Amino acid sequence: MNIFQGTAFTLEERQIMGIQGLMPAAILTQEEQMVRVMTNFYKRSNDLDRYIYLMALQERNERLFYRVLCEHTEEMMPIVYTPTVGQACQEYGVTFRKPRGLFLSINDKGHLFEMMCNWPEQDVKAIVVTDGERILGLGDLGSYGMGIPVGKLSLYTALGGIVPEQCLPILLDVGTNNEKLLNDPLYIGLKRPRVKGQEYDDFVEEFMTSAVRKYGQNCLIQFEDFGNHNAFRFLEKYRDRYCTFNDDIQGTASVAAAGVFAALRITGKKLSDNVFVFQGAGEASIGIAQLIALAMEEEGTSTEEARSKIWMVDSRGLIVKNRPKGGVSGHKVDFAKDHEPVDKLEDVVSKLKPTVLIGAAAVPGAFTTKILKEMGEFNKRPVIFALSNPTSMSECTAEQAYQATEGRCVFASGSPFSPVQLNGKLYHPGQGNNAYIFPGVALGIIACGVRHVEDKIFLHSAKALADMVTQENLDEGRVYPPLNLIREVSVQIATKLAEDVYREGLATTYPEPANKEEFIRSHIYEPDYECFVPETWPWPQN
Ligand SMILES: O=C([O-])CC(=O)C(=O)O
Ligand SMILES: [Mg+2]
Repeated sequence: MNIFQGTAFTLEERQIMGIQGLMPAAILTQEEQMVRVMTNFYKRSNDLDRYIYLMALQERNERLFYRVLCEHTEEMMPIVYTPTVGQACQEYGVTFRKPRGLFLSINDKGHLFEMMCNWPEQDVKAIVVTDGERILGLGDLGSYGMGIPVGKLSLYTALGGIVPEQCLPILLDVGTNNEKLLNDPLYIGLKRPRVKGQEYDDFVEEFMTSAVRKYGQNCLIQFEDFGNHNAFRFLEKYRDRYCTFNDDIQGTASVAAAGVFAALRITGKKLSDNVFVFQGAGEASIGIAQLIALAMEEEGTSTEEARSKIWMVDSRGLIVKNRPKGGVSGHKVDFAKDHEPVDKLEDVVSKLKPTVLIGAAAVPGAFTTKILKEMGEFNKRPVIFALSNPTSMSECTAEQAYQATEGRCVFASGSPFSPVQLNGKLYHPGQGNNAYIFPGVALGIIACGVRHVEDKIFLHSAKALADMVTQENLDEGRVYPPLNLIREVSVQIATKLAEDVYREGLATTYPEPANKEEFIRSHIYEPDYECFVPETWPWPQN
């Protein structure tokens, strides 16, 4: 636990702790300290330096760090999280100061439980784990990927109100296939090719059993930025045995579905009246497609019909049955169509005339001007989501999308874009990032003691998020609530989750709270300083 409060320690606290004189005489409030932080923050000339500055603050004075994140969320999120965290991971060898989180390597096989016992906190309620194989849309960053669990968990606290000591970032180091890192003298991980097959699976299995042995069956384990092939396998393998979910599949699905639900209020269409085209058929696309299909089914559409509205394009072209180029396996099969092969996204869009176009394959520029213009020709209000992260991987920029559609598109992206001015009107692109979902879902799960994270949770969270979008937001082109409300979004998602899980007998925290929202709010961590002076201080004189 980090208790350093610096110049905010009162005189009594300084005396009691024997630290008087170890700091200057002035006694500052947390608000005054925040002025210093913000001044330093603005002085930095680039975002990576701002990231390094904030990480040092987190290390030095955790409560002040979270106060800053809570009060300046919109400004801080792109630094401690996407997109800057991506750059920080790419340059982790240089940004690295003091290790944060737990590093478990394949060489430690057989000792993972003992190593978890080295972690100083005992009451861990949430783990975010990665093996660094697919960090955002940046690919294999090996151990440098640790920035992601650290960043995600700082949002657990800042946005979801989870107590920092209850959060544990974990990096599973099984090597890397990134040549650049293998030749990088500053690389912090194992310099060996990735371990695969049975040995890798056994290692992950040992990690899961050790985590639960140490922290209990209720410990929430969020899988993050694993390679496609492993992400789906582990989700299937562990979802019924552990309290676990995959953020890139389920969290992203939820936030994208919420954006679609809100967009329907603008386009005036029913969900099942849409034609969806996905650029990509990886974790995010499959997750979104499955959740949208589930939402259609809940509205009475058959599974077959729901899937017929959803088309996918991967690196080998449109996903059709018996594709000459092959590669239709796993969940892609569910969305494969009886249709002639089409190689290019541009041709797919021309032929299918989608109402909703979603990109999540980290192919920058995949939404060409021609595609965007056609979306504008086919639809009064085309829905265009460029979800790949970080910004450099986005399928198009917000400006390109608004320009090509004369401002008519409903646009959202995974990484933030600034508002766009076009013909005298200001357009607010949405940030369709799972950060709207995972902190609230985690808060609800931890507070209610949920043991299994069902898909329905993500569908209902999507609806709760979409419900928070006001008519005024929609008029501005927003399909998500403004980021400065994101903490409240988490409370609403967690409250909805609490109502559902108690009704369905999935909660294990008893007695059942009568007022779910109050119950959720009572769990929220506040970064105010603690008082270290016992009530009896100063001691009575006689
Ligand atoms: O981290 C983010 O910004 C969203 C996410 O999970 C990813 O892109 O992998
Ligand atoms: Mg991710």
